[in-house]
Formats: sequence, structure tokens, C-alpha cells
Amino acid sequence: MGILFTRKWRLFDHQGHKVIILGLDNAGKTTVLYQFSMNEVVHASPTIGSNVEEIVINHTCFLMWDIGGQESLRSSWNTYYTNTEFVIVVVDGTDRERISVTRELYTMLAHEDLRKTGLLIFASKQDVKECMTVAEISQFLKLTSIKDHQWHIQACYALTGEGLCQRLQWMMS
Ligand SMILES: Nc1nc2c(ncn2[C@@H]2O[C@H](COP(=O)(O)OP(=O)(O)OP(=O)(O)O)[C@@H](O)[C@H]2O)c(=O)[nH]1
Ligand SMILES: [Mg+2]
Repeated sequence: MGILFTRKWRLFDHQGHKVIILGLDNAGKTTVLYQFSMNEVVHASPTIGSNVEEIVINHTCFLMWDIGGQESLRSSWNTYYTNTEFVIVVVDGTDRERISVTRELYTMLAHEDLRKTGLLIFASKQDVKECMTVAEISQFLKLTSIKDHQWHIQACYALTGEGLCQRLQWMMS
């Protein structure tokens, strides 16, 4: 889908809570973004750069940045960190082989600009048989060792949106 700047993005500077969505390529980040913003599945190509959407829930505005997860793009993730309030990490529940790569990505939480962010982990593709459970992913990622960020992990099925909206409430609280 490429870089897509959508309506009213100027709010980013003044009113919107900035959310960045990170994770490995093919994890389901763009699918999550468009479920949040349009309530439908968008069949996207791998993201080169980022997509951004404004989402308003109960008068609260979120600006959600979905950032491409391919290896060559990960070194530029830090250019999106400024003013971020929440980080959503999408973990592909079917991708057991690369869960250790995801764990390495947690070094990002030590970044100065992300010191105070909340962390929400979506364990995606829960519809696929034999995908990793929330408990397995928590263990692989050693989530209980994260003491300096508020975090939550949520099972989700982004193709229907199941499991997504409940967690926006947590982000707002
Ligand atoms: N079965 C299943 N497939 C999903 C789910 N969420 C996303 N997918 C599929 O996973 C593939 C990758 O989804 P994307 O949303 O494009 O992945 P991405 O994380 O944005 O990938 P990059 O842009 O390359 O970083 C697509 O074929 C989606 O349809 C899910 O919950 N279940
Ligand atoms: Mg994408």
C-alpha cells in the first residue's frame, strides 16, 4: 500500500495520541490498522515506509502509524518514536521460527523516546491451528521481565477484528 497519509493528519501535532504499530514483516500490522480504522480487511502488499490513520473512539483521537516490518526497514523505526504514547507490537502466532527475532526488537523499549510508553502486544493469527498461544508468546518474549513499561498481551484475529477493540479501552485508561 506504500506511504499513505490520510485525512486530518495535522492533528498529530496537537491532539492525537500517537500509537506506533511494530512487528516483523507479515505479522499482520497493516491488517490490524485497517480493522481499527475501517472495520474491514484490506489486502495490502508488504508496507514500504508507513501508513497512518486517525481513529476516534469516545472523543479520543489516536493517530496510528503502521510501520513496515521488513528487515531493511527496521533500522529506521526509531525515526517514528518521537511523541509516541503507545507501542503496539504485532506478533505472528504462526511464526515460531522468528519469535527470537521479535525478542531482540524489545531493545527498542530502552530508547529514550519510548521510556514512558504503554506496550500492547497482539498475538495475531489465532485462527490458525497450532499457532502459539498467548501464554507461549509471553514466555518466549519474557514479558514478565518488563518492569518499566505498562504492558498487556491480547490474542487477536485481525481478519475479523476479534480481540482488537477491547484493548483500545486499556490504552485509554
Ligand atoms: N489467518 C490470518 N491471517 C492474517 C491475520 N492477520 C493478518 N493476516 C494475513 O497476514 C498477511 C500479512 O498481513 P499484513 O497486515 O500485510 O502484514 P504486515 O505486518 O503489515 O507486513 P509488512 O507490511 O511487510 O511489515 C496477509 O496475508 C494477511 O491477510 C490473522 O489474524 N489471521
Ligand atoms: Mg504492512
